[in-house]
Amino acid sequence: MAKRNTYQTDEELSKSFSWQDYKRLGTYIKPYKKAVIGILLIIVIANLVGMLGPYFMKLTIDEFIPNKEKVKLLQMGAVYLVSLLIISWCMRYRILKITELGQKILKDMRADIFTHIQKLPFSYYDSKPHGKILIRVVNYINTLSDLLSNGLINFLSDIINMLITLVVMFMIDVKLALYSLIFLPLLIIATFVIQRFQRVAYQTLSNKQSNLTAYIHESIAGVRITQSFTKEEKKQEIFEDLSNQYRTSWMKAVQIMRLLWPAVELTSVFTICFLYYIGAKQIGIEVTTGTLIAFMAYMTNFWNPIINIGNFYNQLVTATAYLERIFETLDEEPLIKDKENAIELPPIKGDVVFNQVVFQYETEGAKILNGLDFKVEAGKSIALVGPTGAGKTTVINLINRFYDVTDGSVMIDGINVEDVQLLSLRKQIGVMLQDTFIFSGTILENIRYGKLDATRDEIIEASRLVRAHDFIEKLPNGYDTIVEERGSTLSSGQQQLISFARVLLADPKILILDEATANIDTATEELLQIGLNELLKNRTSFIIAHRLSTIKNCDQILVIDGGRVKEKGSHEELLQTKGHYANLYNSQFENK
Ligand SMILES: Nc1ncnc2c1ncn2[C@@H]1O[C@H](COP(=O)(O)OP(=O)(O)OP(=O)(O)O)[C@@H](O)[C@H]1O
Repeated sequence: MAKRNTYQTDEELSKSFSWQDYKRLGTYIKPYKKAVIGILLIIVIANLVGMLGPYFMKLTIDEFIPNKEKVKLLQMGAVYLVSLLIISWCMRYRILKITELGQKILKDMRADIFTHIQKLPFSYYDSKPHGKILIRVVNYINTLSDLLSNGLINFLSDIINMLITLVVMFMIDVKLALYSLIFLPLLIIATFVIQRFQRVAYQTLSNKQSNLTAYIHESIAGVRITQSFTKEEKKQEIFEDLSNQYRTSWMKAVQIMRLLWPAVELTSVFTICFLYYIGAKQIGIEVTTGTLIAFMAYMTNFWNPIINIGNFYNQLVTATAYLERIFETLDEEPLIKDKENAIELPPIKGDVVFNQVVFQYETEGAKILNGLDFKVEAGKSIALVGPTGAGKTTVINLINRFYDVTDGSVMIDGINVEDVQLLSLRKQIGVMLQDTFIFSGTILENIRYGKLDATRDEIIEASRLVRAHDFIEKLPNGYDTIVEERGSTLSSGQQQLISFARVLLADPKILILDEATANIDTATEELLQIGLNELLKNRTSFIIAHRLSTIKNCDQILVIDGGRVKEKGSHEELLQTKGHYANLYNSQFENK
């Protein structure tokens, strides 16, 4: 499992980046081979046509002007004009196709990472702030946009351009061509030296960016608490600190990145000066004026791609810092997954057995459950009671395999939950957590989440049964009223009634209710109790409630403490035992 992380700590990479990862990036480009070849073809055409300009200049200076060949000059002008039109069409086509290609690749990548993170287990989400996951799916992928669209194809185009120019230069004058390469090795060395620092700087930058996003994400989620505790100033302080760290690392990364550009520029200027010097000395002896001027134009043609390649290299090193995070996420093992020979769980009756279950959240962590043993018959209701932190939520998280047991087994209808296909397991279990999740959309859509093909009538019927219909009808647009994400425009009780309807619609054989009635006042509780009774009919249900009045009617009550079952029995039985449950119940009763 990944090491736990917060917004204050930089994430360490689980493995270092290797050139193989670029190959992996290539697999995203592969499906678009045809498009890439088409674009490259256009680039070759544009480059070949582009070679005409300096050559025409050489002809003009060395032949047409001295020999006053007006007709040839005009003919050449016309050809030159056509060549410019071809180049500009190629350029337009190239930009369009490259952008299209880059966006398609990014879309594939984004889809891959999103599909993958949906399969990752709870333990992954426990291990880092959600903002740090978010930034990988959104921002890091976006930073690759330029690399994949312009960078890569421009790089190939520049290589082609450089090679064609080099061939033409050698064809015109071998000596001058060789002189023009003299400073290139120096540049290559400088690039490699700078790259090492640059990569580290960009890794740091991506970390700081990730920390800041995690903090902003957390702050938005907790804004109500911040405002009610009036802790805005403190939050601002932490934000400024993280923001400063981000800015500083950004400046450092950019400063290092900018070192490459002067190195390339200087080498290019030195080479051009050097060639002018050599060329000027040879004019009239071995070199004509036209050749030297054409040569200089080719030189610019030769150096421009090198400058661009330098920039691409910069971009690549920068993107590497993000790419390794993206691949790291993609390589994260979905630990909770179907075994190779997993069977589809047949429609269940709902018998649940915990066999000597041991559970730890972290390998080195404490044993939360330590030999937990119990049985629930199909259709019965069981309440889990125990002090806070005893492991009640943990128990129910094991039933639908949000986590896997460390030892022992959880069986449904005699089948180990680890031997069945996850989808077939979870489809038959309904869960209502303490924090009812309401998605942005209409009430109807929110209830329909339980059964995507449910008709409007089915939804209304379910709502009626759990007593949600009356309040929904009173909303401005009834079932079509739009609610905000997390249901912020609804009361807690209303949110819970909606989630009751949602679960009823899903019609699971096993139902899990974790503190589902915790946020509700006594009047609403009575209403909910009626809804709840409807919900519980003919299902095996696990109920966690701190208010013992809500679980009195359960067939069985388990008191969990110290990772084991401490007491077991019906409400009456446990009261007679005069143990932990009886004490708890009596103290709640006395407090009323
Ligand atoms: N994701 C997690 N990672 C690590 N430890 C966890 C995680 N979730 C819970 N724990 C720990 O496991 C123990 C049991 O937690 P659990 O939520 O199951 O208790 P609970 O009985 O449901 O508590 P409560 O009544 O307060 O809801 C606690 O000590 C808690 O700190």
